[in-house]
Amino acid sequence: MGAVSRTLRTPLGAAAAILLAIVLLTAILAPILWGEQAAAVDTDDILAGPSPEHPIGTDGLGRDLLLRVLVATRLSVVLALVATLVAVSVGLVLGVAPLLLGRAGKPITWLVGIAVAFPALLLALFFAVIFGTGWLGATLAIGLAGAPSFARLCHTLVAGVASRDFVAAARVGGIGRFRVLFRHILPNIGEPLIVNATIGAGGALLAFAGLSFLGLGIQPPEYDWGRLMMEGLSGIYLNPLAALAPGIAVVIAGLAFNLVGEAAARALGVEATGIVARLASVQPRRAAGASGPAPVDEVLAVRDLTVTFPGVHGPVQPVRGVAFSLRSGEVVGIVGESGSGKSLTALSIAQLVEEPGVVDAGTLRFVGADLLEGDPADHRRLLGTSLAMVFQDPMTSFNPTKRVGAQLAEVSSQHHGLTRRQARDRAVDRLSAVRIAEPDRRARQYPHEFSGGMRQRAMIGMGLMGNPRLVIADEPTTALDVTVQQQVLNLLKSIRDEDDVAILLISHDVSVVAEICDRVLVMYAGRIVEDLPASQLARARHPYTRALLAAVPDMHTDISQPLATVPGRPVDPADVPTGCAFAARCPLADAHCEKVDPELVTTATGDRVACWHADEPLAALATARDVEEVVA
Ligand SMILES: Nc1ncnc2c1ncn2[C@@H]1O[C@H](COP(=O)(O)OP(=O)(O)OP(=O)(O)O)[C@@H](O)[C@H]1O
Repeated sequence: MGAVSRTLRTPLGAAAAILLAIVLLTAILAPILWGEQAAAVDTDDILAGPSPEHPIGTDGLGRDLLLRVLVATRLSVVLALVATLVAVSVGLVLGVAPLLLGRAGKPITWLVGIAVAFPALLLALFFAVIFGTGWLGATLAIGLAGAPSFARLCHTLVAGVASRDFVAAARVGGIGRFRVLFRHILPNIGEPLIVNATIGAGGALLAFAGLSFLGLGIQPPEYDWGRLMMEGLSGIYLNPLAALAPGIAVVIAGLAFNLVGEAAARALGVEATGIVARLASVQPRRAAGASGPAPVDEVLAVRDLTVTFPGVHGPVQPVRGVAFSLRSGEVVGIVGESGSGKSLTALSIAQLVEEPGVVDAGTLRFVGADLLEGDPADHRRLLGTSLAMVFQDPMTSFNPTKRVGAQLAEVSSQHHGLTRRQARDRAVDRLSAVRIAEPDRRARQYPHEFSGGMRQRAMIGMGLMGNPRLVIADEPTTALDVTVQQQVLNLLKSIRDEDDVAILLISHDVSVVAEICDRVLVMYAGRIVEDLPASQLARARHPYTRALLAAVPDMHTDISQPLATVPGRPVDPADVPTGCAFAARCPLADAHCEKVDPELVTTATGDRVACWHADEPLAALATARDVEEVVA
């Protein structure tokens, strides 16, 4: 609802709504109010020009042309909508057939590919001849002529959704193809389909006008705008308005459908030809707290960062008052269990939190620029050139239909104004910088021709197309085997060493973070609960950090014993307790912990910890694992 009212307040949304309202009201009311008058023959006033009585003149039977144009709105619009419905329905069936039929559906894909190559109007003429003249023939002709492009669109959308992990999970779980289609796929392609159908209705309107104009569409005594144009054409030198007025009506109604489609696309975050990532960067709002002057080598400063989403029982805050900073060449790790707010923290920095998420911060400063003030376009440019993001699954970060080199080059053409040749050379150079052998050949390959580790390195290479000051790597090694994991970590280390780049490494794996980070931030339930040098992890003071360390198996772990785990379940962000969020799982917790949330206190050495019982011995965990071994 919010998105609709926001869109209506934009010039595009307002114009679309006004035009559509005019068209629909005319379609509903004109035949009721003027239907009879428009059909009234007046042989005394044949082929009259514009006059106060007949503003755009009369036709060969003395009928008022303005009234006929208005009355024709209903038939023209209704038939265009029915034809669009036919096109979408047939397109949907043809588009999903390959998914349902497997290999047997391949010929359908080929036929659709061939049909798409023909201009839709040619196809419509072909079908109109087959189905005969009249409204039914014309509707079927235009509907079937529009079906191939919808089939292609559906096929692309279905293929896109079908390759997503959740569909694979449903298939692995033994759910049948039909059920997967109706439960998982169709709901995900509904929005772009509706948007494209609305725009397609404008095209159908034009096509109808074209067929009727050629005498293949509506037949007398019925009339639509195309028919009126055809009739007006014969007297165009005597009364040009007779042919122009129905033409203008076609343009207005076509424009109304197109604008509504475009406005709906913006409101729904859908591109006219597919789904665009709805990564609307949320403009952070300044919360309490002022930002001081930036230290010289500071790359990132975050204070009082919160991320809030609307929830069923009120706002939910998965990130609550996070504060940290990064200097050039510093590698900081964020660890924590799933759902602790690590990724949202990273996305907030990159201004990629999805709506309706709201990012608040007291300070959000990146390479000296205050991301809370100023022009969002400038921020995007700065982030585009100075921040690199590396995600967990590089397969979904690369476009499967474009060559790797072209995708890397695109970044430079977009942000650094390089020519195509220069951008390609830089892409090859960057692939070589991330230790990809034969970079020239590899640049011409598609993502699926790369191994997982190579894709991840190519993703890092994409981040290095500019001269990033900060690399945010969100679980960059989780999907990789240990050997490749080590290569990626080494690569990150060498980037830091060679270019003095700051790195924010997000991981649920303490041992990965311990290996390459200078400092470690431990997150629990949306807060930082401990901040300490990685070299001091063995002397972690927060019971949660110590529990995480104890849960990491190593070469000395006794595999005959059950692996140590952090007892209990992580906190649901929608139900964060009043006191310390870890209290329910903490062996040291007492009544005070359950009532009062401890502050994140900075010690003399600059470390931070939020615990009422920091440093107290943890008998239960200490016996489970010798924490020293984990980070040794
Ligand atoms: N778009 C969203 N709308 C509502 N809640 C969200 C959204 N994105 C994330 N959350 C919630 O915020 C919490 C933190 O998510 P986040 O992705 O930051 O966790 P994480 O620590 O990175 O976990 P993981 O290691 O599993 O990626 C989770 O409980 C998640 O359900």
